[in-house]
This record gives sequence, structure tokens and C-alpha cells, in this order.
Amino acid sequence: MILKSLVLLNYKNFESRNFDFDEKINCLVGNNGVGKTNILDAIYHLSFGKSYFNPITSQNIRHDSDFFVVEGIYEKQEREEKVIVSAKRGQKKVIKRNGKAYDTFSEHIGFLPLVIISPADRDLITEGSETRRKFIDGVISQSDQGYLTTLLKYTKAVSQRNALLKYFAANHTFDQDTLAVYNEQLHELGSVIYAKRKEFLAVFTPIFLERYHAITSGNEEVSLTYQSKLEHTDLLTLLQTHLEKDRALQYTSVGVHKDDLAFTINEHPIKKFGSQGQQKSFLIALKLAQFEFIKMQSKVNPLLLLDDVFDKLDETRVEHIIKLVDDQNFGQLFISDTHADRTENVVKKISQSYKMFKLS
Ligand SMILES: Nc1ncnc2c1ncn2[C@@H]1O[C@H](COP(=O)(O)OP(=O)(O)OP(=O)(O)O)[C@@H](O)[C@H]1O
Repeated sequence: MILKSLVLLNYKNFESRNFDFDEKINCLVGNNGVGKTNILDAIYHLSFGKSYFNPITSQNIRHDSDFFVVEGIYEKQEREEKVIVSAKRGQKKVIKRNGKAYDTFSEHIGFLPLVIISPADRDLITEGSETRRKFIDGVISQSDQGYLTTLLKYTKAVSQRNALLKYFAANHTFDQDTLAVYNEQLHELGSVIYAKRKEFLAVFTPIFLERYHAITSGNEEVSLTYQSKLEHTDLLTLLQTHLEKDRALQYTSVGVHKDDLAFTINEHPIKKFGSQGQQKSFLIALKLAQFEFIKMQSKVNPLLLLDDVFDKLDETRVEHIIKLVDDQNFGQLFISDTHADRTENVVKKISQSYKMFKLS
């Protein structure tokens, strides 16, 4: 799959801009703040209908404008696909494929597979468990629409159960039968989600370890461990044993919406004991494993976006990363960097076909 061209209208700092891309490598170079990351984010928008960096739609519209439009022309399985994302202040965002608007954004997820590696990924290490669940769910959803649908239903059932718990507390009442309906739903949907996450991690973890060792030349032991209360007990039983707690808290305190992924280096949490370079290598290995997993599942080469990836990494690690990208037989690559020469030297090693976009 290739993104052939991109049009931006009032998207962040771009008033009106067109790009015709190379089918292999595109380098976006320029000083801090010229909009390199914004271009990557516009491409991300076309795949996911939202920004990777800023979830507030109105803040992605250029200051003093009322709307933005991002348009991409793709070539996918020998067909041309035109995708447009547009947003007006105060209105719902619209995603269109070949002129037809989607009813729900989730239908579009996975159609244009994409992996982004960015400094913002460090949230995966530093932030709470929700970020890591989103990562797992995002990877699985890009190649499994059914999973995404199950997840959305589960999330809705959790909200409804929480609303019911609040209602019970506010009205000093309790109705076991109504609660049981939600418990059953959560149990059924949660078991599917748990099984899929486990299945995913069984395939994903070895790929991740292999990528990490390739980047670091293998002196450090790292691990990914899926943590879920469903490991030992089914969700129906857990919901029953947590009933008093849930009633007191007025929300559902147990279920797959509380799962986590533990990251360790030499058996210690990487958040506390990993150096900046080790953390960065860990995150890049995660993302390259994501790339490989999606490619295996969807049989499509995802677009790969590298945002400021070379910063703070020594030359050997940069070389290893680029070699890995090359070995993975990547499809189309977008790289943002402040150093035009550094980028050009690196990309020349893996492809004769590339374009440099010098932004100012
Ligand atoms: N809604 C908006 N309207 C106008 N400008 C915006 C908007 N949102 C962000 N910007 C501008 O976009 C610029 C940042 O762009 P971006 O993050 O893409 O820079 P960059 O080239 O990647 O920089 P760096 O090298 O520092 O990462 C800033 O100048 C910021 O003010």
C-alpha cells in the first residue's frame, strides 16, 4: 500500500499544501516547529480518523480557521483509494472513502494500516495501564474488525453497569437481576477479549524480543507480561466477589478494562530502571514488532512513520534500526528529522528511491 499524494487545508500550521510522495522513502526535514510532525499526524489522521498527538479535534484546525481537510490518494492492491478527513468547528468529523462517508469510524480502522514511532510513545512506559491496553487493542484492531466491535460493546456494557451502580447508590436500592444481565454481558465479551489478547501476545512477544535484541546486540534481558485477573478466575466469578467493592465505589473495579502489560529490563520495571536509550530501544522494538504483526495478519505492508526517531540514539543503534526496517521489507517510509544530512546518509543505505522535503 502506498500513499501517493497528500493535500492539507488549514491543518495545524499548514494553510494549503500538496505533497507527491515517493513510493519508498520520504524524508521531512527542517528546523523545530516547521510542521514535520504535523504532516505525519495528518497521515495518521487518514488511517485512524484522529490525531496521534492531540485528541481535541478543534485544536488540529489551523488557528483562525473554521475547518480542516486532509486528503490522501492511496494505491492499495492495485486500486486507487481516495480518503478524506474533514472537521468543522462545532461539528462532527467526517471520513469519506471514495466519496462515501462512513457511518462509524471503526469501520475504517485497519483499512489503511499504519505504524508510527514517535517520542510520544514514551507514554507507554510512563503513563498508566490504559495507555498500554490501548496499544494492545490498537494493534489487534488493525487486523481484526471483530475484536474492535467486541471491545466497543464491552466498553458500553461497563459504562451501563457503572451507571446502574450509581443509580443504586443514589436511590438506596439494589436489583440483582438487572445487574446480572450486565455481569453476563461483561463475562461473555470480556472472555473473548482476554482470549484474543493472550493469543496476540503469544505471537507478538517473541517478535518483540527478537527486534529488541537486534537493536541492542543482546546484552539485556527484557520482558513483556500480560497481567489480567482473568488468568486464574472467570469474569463472572470475579464480578460476584467484587460486588460489595463495586457498590461502594460505584463503578466496575474488575474486568479486562483493568488489564495491564508489564515491561521489565533485567527483571526490574523499565520505567524505573531503564536508561533513556534503553527505554527508547524498547519502544522502537515494540513498534517494529507491531509493524511485523500487522503485516503478517493483514498481508499488507503498513505505512511506517518515524518521527524524530534518530535523536538521542547512538549511531550503531540507528544503523541497527534502519537495517531492521530494511530487513522487514517495509512498504513506504516517512521520516521526520531536523538533520537533513543525517537522514539522507541513513536512507541512501537502504534505498535509491527517496524524496527529501525541505520544510521552512
Ligand atoms: N492548530 C494549529 N494552528 C496553527 N499552528 C499550529 C496548530 N497546532 C500546531 N501548530 C504549530 O505547528 C508547529 C509544530 O509543528 P510540528 O510539531 O509538526 O513541528 P516539527 O517540525 O515536527 O518540530 P520538531 O522538530 O520540534 O519536532 C508549531 O509551530 C505550532 O505552533
